[in-house]
Amino acid sequence: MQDLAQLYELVLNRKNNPQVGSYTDYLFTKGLDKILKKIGEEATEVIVAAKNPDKSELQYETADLLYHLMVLLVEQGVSYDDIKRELASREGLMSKTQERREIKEY
Ligand SMILES: N=c1c2ncn([C@@H]3O[C@H](COP(=O)(O)OP(=O)(O)OP(=O)(O)O)[C@@H](O)[C@H]3O)c2ncn1[C@@H]1O[C@H](COP(=O)(O)O)[C@@H](O)[C@H]1O
Repeated sequence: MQDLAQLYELVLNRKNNPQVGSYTDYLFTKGLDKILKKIGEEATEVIVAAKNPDKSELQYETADLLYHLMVLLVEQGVSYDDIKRELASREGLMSKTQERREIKEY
């Protein structure tokens, strides 16, 4: 089983302990522009896959995009906990937005 937190840790470990033949190391060696290019490509592939009735393609491309996002976060020094905190901070905010939307609709 590999959840996003585990994937982030694995990518961080590759950054700190480079391994020959590792694709993750290849991306870190190439640098930020390459990582950003991959994210652009993978995001586009998610969009195309979402138009396909076969959901397995969307699953595959989403996993590719999430992996490359983890590489970007590590490269930029943003921790997985930072993202969790950001998501958690929105919980109350989102319910207030929802309330406002519901009030407007009536
Ligand atoms: N989740 C992934 C993952 N998802 C996608 N990819 C790689 O992302 C690449 C995307 O394919 P593309 O055809 O777009 O890219 P490419 O032609 O191979 O290469 P470039 O376009 O970047 O030059 C493939 O080479 C995939 O292997 C991943 N590579 C690694 N991981 C995870 O990272 C772990 C460590 O991998 P290594 O760093 O390779 O040891 C693995 O065990 C996995 O858990």
